[in-house]
Amino acid sequence: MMKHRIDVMIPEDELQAKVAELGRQITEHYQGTSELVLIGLLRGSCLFLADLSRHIDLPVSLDFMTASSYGNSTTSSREVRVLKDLDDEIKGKDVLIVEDIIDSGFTLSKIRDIISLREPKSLAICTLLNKPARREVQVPVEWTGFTIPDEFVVGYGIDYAQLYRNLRFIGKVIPLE
Ligand SMILES: O=P(O)(O)OC[C@H]1O[C@H](OP(=O)(O)OP(=O)(O)O)[C@H](O)[C@@H]1O
Ligand SMILES: Nc1nc2[nH]cnc2c(=O)[nH]1
Ligand SMILES: [Mg+2]
Repeated sequence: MMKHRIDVMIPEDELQAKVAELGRQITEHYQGTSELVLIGLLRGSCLFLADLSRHIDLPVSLDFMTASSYGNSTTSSREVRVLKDLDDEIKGKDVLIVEDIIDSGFTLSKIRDIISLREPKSLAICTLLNKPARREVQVPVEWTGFTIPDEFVVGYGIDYAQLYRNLRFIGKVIPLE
């Protein structure tokens, strides 16, 4: 790991206010649903999903998928591997994919396609962070927490070499020397 420090980009209170707001919007949008399936992409989305789900006032179920493309690098391998699939069927259900960050778009476009083929009743994406400057593949996104500049971020589920996921804020990695 290179020498670096972490600077705060989005403080905890701003993050929590936004998560609550997203929860309110999602609750309103899916009024009347019999079940909203939240799909968390492991590992990055786990903290966001845990907080967001508690701001959604609907019948919610949780399922998880693992798709890794970065490994321990700071650039995408572009090859998205599905390491763990969903446990349950989603056919005919309202499905919301919950993601921590969209960068190149490779991860979400691949996962969206895989899930879409299973014929959910509806399919939407909620991402906490969006880095549009780095997009290589377009993906439709229904809810975005924050649009951020092209910085390598960590915290609140997002790692650098598997560390920093437990930070309560979003930080940026500043290389030293
Ligand atoms: O838009 P992209 O360029 O594909 O990048 C975004 C993805 O990269 C990170 O996951 P990563 O593969 O590092 O695994 P992780 O969720 O376990 O940290 C992040 O959590 C997103 O899932
Ligand atoms: N840690 C980290 N992982 C990413 N994966 C895609 N973009 C990022 C980022 O900015 N930070
Ligand atoms: Mg991820």
